[in-house]
This record gives sequence, C-alpha cells and structure tokens, in this order.
Amino acid sequence: MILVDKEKMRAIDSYAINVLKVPALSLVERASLAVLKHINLNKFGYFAIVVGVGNNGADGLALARNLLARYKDVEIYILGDVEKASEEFRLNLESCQMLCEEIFYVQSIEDLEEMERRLNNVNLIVDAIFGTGLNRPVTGIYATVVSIINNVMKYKISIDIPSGLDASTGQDLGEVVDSDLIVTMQLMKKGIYEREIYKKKCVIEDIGIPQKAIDSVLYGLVD
Ligand SMILES: NC(=O)C1=CN([C@@H]2O[C@H](COP(=O)(O)OP(=O)(O)OC[C@H]3O[C@@H](n4cnc5c(N)ncnc54)[C@H](O)[C@@H]3O)[C@@H](O)[C@H]2O)[C@H](O)CC1
Ligand SMILES: [K+]
Repeated sequence: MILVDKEKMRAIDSYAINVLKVPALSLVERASLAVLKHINLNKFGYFAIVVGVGNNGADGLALARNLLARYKDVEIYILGDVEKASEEFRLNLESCQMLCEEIFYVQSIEDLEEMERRLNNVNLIVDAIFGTGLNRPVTGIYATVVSIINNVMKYKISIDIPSGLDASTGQDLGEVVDSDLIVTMQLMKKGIYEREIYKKKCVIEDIGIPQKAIDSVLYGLVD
C-alpha cells in the first residue's frame, strides 16, 4: 500500500491540478461522492456538516449539496473566515445557500451553545473542518467544536483526515474528531496508517487523481 505524508499528497494534488489540468472542482466533487457512497440514505436523513474554509470544507459543502439535492435535511456549520475561503469552497457555498435554510456561522459562545443543542437532533455528523492543510495545534473555537462533536453520541464521518490529526506524523494536534468512519482521498495517509485506532476505520477512495501525478511526484517519472 502506498503511504503519503501531507506534503506529498498536496504535491500530488497540485501536480494533478496545475500540470495535468484536472479541475480542482472535479476532485472536490468526486471527494464528496466518495463520502456519499458510504452513507446509507435509508438509515440517515438528518445531517450536520461542519466545515472549515479550505478544500476539506469544500468537500463537505459539495456533500451537503448532494444531500440537499435528495431533499435530505442538512444543517451546515461554518468555522473560520469565509473571506479566506478557497474558490471551490465559495462555489459550493453559493449553491448550498440556494438549497439550505440552516447555515450557521459559528463565531460566538452563543453560536457554540446553539450548535451543541442542535447537534442532538441530527443523526449523522460530517467532519470537514481540516484535512491535509492542518498545520498547527487546534485551539480556540475550533477546539471547542471538536469537543462538542465528540461529546454528542451520533454517527460521525471524517472527510480525508479526522480533524485534529496530523496527516504526516499521526500526532494529535489537540483533540481529534472521534469519527466512526474516515474516508481518505486517493492514497492512505501516513498519519492515519500509523495509528491503529484511525487505520482500522479508514477507507481509501479514488477521486480521479491520475496515476501519472502520483508516479511523477513519488518516483520522479516524467515523459
Ligand atoms: N487540493 C486539492 O486539490 C484537493 C483537496 N481536497 C481536500 O482539501 C483538503 C486540503 O485543503 P486545504 O485547503 O489545503 O486545507 P484544509 O481544508 O485541510 O485546511 C483549511 C485551512 O485551515 C487553516 N488551518 C490549518 N491549521 C489550522 C488550525 N490549527 N487552526 C485554524 N486554522 C487552521 C489553513 O489555513 C488551511 O488552509 C484535503 O484534505 C482534502 O480534503 C479534495 O478532497 C481533493 C482535491
Ligand atoms: K476532516
């Protein structure tokens, strides 16, 4: 099994997008559908999607859009400054705004209290806060939200990486989302594989990153 650290994964993503011209939006969409296929829509109907403002969050918003497309009940919780959001995040947020009434920008203590209250009513929580972009300890409102998510007994899915885990070292950068399932994109991350508690609940999904991107970055194979 190929194992990559976050630097290598980000280099592969970048090669696919910038050299092989794979649209980033396509990768985000494929990531969202890769998670959707692991959700039993006959069993789960009321979702909380918790997003950061990077592309992990974009994956989460694309998943929210696909659930809303099926008239599922979705609440979206946004952490961070949307002004700093990625293009793929912004495009998916625009569509979610047309489909979803329940979009919450979590910034204050009152917002956190409301979130904690509302999470008791959903039956599946999606963690799309941080992926391979996590680059420092999780603190402040992010840490509080991870704790809120971990304290509510609901089925949880983490997109790509359980938020709080360093995808390269496997180090907990603060409290880590204690998800029931981790759907990691394209390649197994070293930080997951080296921690049995995460490895045993992680599935790998192909999101259409060309093998040529992987071979070029990992083995230097170029035409
Ligand atoms: N890159 C691609 O083509 C694809 C990526 N996918 C998904 O995107 C994430 C990586 O996205 P990125 O925007 O680089 O970073 P994150 O979304 O993981 O992080 C968001 C943002 O958060 C900031 N940040 C980092 N650490 C902290 C912290 N401790 N506290 C607060 N904020 C923090 C930092 O600025 C980051 O930029 C990848 O995991 C995939 O889920 C697609 O799946 C496929 C295409
Ligand atoms: K995540």
